[in-house]
Amino acid sequence: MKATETHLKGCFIIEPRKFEDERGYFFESFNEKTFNDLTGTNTHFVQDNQSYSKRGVIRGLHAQAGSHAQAKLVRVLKGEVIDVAVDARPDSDTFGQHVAVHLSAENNKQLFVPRGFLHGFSVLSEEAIFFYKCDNFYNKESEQGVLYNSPELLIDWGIEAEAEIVSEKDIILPTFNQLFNV
Ligand SMILES: Cc1cn([C@H]2C[C@H](O)[C@@H](COP(=O)(O)OP(=O)(O)O[C@H]3O[C@@H](C)C(=O)[C@@H](O)[C@H]3O)O2)c(=O)[nH]c1=O
Repeated sequence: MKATETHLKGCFIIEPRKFEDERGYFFESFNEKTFNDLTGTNTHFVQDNQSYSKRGVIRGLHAQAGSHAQAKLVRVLKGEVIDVAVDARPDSDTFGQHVAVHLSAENNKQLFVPRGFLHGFSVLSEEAIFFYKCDNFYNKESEQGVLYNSPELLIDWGIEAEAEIVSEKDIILPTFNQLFNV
């Protein structure tokens, strides 16, 4: 397994070591010890989530506030997405900056999104099955969100405006600057 820190401190791209033979392939999709050694964290995941989405779907940008904050390790089981993590830690040098990573069932890349980040993804393939581990439980009352196309974030979701599919809940979220009083 390889862990490469992005320009956002604590946010890593994870690439599992894949073994291929005549039967097919094998890889460890998660190993707590290796993960914590490589990232220098003490992460313990407690909830796994899976979602299915059609082409053009954009989910996000989401987080949970306060003591319910979640770190997430995200990957794609089918299809391809652009996965986005936005640094929403007010005391961070890179507050308001984001990383956008192409994750697919072919490249097997994962993104580790630390606590204090907003997270979202857009679906580039006909269908996508998205899977992620969380280090804190879902708490409806602590849900926080930012409009995916907040102008100040300058995120390229790779989807034409007419083809975007966004939930009723996500389309009315405040912009990043509105939420953080920037
Ligand atoms: C996230 C979540 C949702 N739900 C329920 C609430 C709701 O009725 C239904 C669908 O929820 P949502 O519309 O919020 O699902 P979705 O838009 O897929 O939300 C997810 O988006 C991505 C980008 C993330 O980063 C996740 O943390 C999560 O916020 O599932 C749970 O029961 N447990 C959970 O952990």
